[in-house]
Amino acid sequence: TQSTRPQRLLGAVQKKATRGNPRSVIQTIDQFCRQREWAMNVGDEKGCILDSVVTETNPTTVLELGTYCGYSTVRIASLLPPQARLITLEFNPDFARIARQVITWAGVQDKVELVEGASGDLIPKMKAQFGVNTFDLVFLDHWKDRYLPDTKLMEECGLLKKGSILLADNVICPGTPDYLEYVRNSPRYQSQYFKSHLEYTKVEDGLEKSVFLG
Ligand SMILES: O=C(NCc1cccc(CNc2ccc3[nH]ncc3c2)c1)c1cc(-c2ccc(F)cc2)cc(O)c1O
Ligand SMILES: [Mg+2]
Repeated sequence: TQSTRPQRLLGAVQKKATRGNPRSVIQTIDQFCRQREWAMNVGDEKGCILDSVVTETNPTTVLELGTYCGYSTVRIASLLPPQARLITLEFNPDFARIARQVITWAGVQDKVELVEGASGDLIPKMKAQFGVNTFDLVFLDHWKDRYLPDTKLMEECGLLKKGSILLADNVICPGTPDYLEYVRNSPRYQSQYFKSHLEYTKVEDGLEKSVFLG
């Protein structure tokens, strides 16, 4: 039977990346996506912006919406201090299965909890079921029409505190117009656009960083 793109991406990681070395896993996936097959990882260019936001936030509790193959999960987890935790939500079971193996190959599994399910169902359970108080950083990279409803849901569930950071991928391509309008016009957020390119292409895209003001 035919393999899927995530399966081929995992194969490249297991063949070429050094086990236990997150940077090697990231480099292997970027090389695979540039030389073999495009895939919707945040990529190396936007990934550097993600890295700088993670390091300057120095978060203890991170939420990622949309794991896919675990590329940004590994990028974030590899920068977290020892006690910090990353919860990543993935709706697609095939993606989740691949991501678990990529995360383990990179050796960051102890910092990561991958939960299968939809953000809309899981966000309301974060406090009771996952022992979360608030998130210091949220990376939004799932269905683009879920960015806004999920942000409002996180506000309603008291999961954001003064200073919490939302970092959203793809605000230009594919685009998240309703989310952008909200975070850029709401008095509850201070937003900043980081211009970049769609992963592995010359097409414009960017990340929007929004600080929750409480
Ligand atoms: O659409 C995108 N990513 C989201 C996505 C997409 C498919 C499946 C899932 C299933 N995972 C999922 C769903 C719902 C969920 N709820 N809670 C968790 C959760 C998890 C997620 C995307 C597209 C492009 C892109 C494509 C084509 C093109 F030409 C230009 C650009 C580039 C990106 O960087 C992208 O991130
Ligand atoms: Mg994306």
